[in-house]
Amino acid sequence: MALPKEYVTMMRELLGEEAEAFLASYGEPKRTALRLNALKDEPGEADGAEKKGGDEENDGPQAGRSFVRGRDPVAWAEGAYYTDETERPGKHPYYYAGLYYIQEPSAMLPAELLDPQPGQRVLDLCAAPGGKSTQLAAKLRGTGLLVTNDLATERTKALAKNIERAGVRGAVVTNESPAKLASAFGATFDRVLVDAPCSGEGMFRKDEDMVRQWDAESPARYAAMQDDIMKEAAKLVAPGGRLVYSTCTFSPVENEGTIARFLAAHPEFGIVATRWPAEWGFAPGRPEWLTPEEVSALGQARAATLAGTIRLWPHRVRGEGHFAALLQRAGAEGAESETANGPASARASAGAEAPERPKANENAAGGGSLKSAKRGKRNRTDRGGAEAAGRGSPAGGRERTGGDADALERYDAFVRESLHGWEPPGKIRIKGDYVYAVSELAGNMQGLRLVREGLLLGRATKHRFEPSQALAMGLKFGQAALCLRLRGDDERAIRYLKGETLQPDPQMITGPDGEPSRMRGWTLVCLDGCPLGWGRWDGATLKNELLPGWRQV
Ligand SMILES: C[S@@+](CC[C@H](N)C(=O)[O-])C[C@H]1O[C@@H](n2cnc3c(N)ncnc32)[C@H](O)[C@@H]1O
Repeated sequence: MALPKEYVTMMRELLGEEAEAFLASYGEPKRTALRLNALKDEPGEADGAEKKGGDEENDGPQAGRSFVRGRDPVAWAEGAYYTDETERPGKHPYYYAGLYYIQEPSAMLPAELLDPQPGQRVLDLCAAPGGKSTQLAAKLRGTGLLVTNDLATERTKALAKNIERAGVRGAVVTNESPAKLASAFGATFDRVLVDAPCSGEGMFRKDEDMVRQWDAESPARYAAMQDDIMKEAAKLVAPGGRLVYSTCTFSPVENEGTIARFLAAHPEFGIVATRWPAEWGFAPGRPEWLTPEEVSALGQARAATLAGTIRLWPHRVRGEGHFAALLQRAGAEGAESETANGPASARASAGAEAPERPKANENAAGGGSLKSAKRGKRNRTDRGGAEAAGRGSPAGGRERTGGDADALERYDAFVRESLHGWEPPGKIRIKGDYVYAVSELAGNMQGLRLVREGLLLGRATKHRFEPSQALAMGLKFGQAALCLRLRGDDERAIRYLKGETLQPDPQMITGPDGEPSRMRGWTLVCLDGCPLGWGRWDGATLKNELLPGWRQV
């Protein structure tokens, strides 16, 4: 691979003897991986009925696990496995079912480091296309609040789609500047991720366009952008809350430089040093790469704490390379007063040490105390209630902003007729024709550019309610009154994904108990217990309701 001359010179100067091994890694195949979606790993309502059928190997939640059997796990990420570079997991129907997300292995580190706990308020500030957001959402397990944002409007479409495909039920997707989010939400997030736009030197092996786009000024240009983003990110972290900064680049004017400038301007933050098993091949950040100006602004002792950040080098780990820093804001976790946007709560991360406390004369206050786990009890959204309550319950707060007054009725009728034991993840909000479930934890989001203010449930047209793909993907097997159950390599899954009408044996259309049903209407098409989308069953034919944008092309 032809690398820019200035880049090679810079890396030789930085790495010295190690540079040859680093540069040789560009001749190696790129590393690819996928991460199982833990949201699909929760048993569905009719799981027991499935098991009675005797085909345990392929039962819904088991499907992903059998798909990854025999693959090498990615050591630092939960449920992640290496794939073969020649494989095309993006073509498999399981991908469309949201059973896994295809993600570069080292890019899985930042969300692991941020380690959000169920019930917490989490913000992913530079999120598109959503790899790390889907990982964070899985860790929240359908509780708390995830706000996922990107400044690039076009990229938020892919972000919303990936969130919906993963079956995330209550995320807010915004298309805003960090400054606007900071003034709307204030310091209310327990966890904030800044996966910053960067010069992308760790992407060279994966995408040659990144090599072409790089020039000697790229690192400094992106470093300035990162300084601006981090300044706003600081305003969004609750006292005692945590902030992860990450990039997929190697230059020290970004990475250590960005963190040093941030810490110098934000004495209320400190680095949380982390320990990892030596065999993972992680390397510490390099305080010695800071400029004299950066060191003098920060102070020697605090500059030294940069060794607590993490560098993933492609010649040392099975990944393309990354930088990550875990920071903590001073203050007791979860102790802040309730704000317009709700309280925050937090818990200390396993495997992490308390942030380095600078000395008094270092002009810095270091990180907060790490209280032992409260596990975010205050914020937890309890969804247990209606789960066992039979037919879908249209309960929950509701609010209509314009639109047809009958929209709510049509939505309620749909829930009664077509869902089973399902409860919306938040209060129902109708906007024009569209019906959403909006998390109570989101607070007032007026004035923000909202791509999704919550789970898009569907559209109430003049005559009926049309359930959304997002709703389909967020359901568990057994939560639809009617289901077409496909299994394993049934070629009808692909035909459905291509938009074809199906004519399954009526015995395959089942109710929530897994038994054949004689009902007609909206039918959830499931592959190994995981939803693919909607169809409409008339007793003989299943009309395909998968929207063109969700089909396999
Ligand atoms: C490294 S990518 C994010 C990748 C993403 N976290 C993932 O895991 O899929 C950086 C993102 O930052 C976005 N971005 C650039 N400037 C931004 C800003 N000022 N505020 C928020 N997002 C920004 C870009 O549009 C880009 O999508």
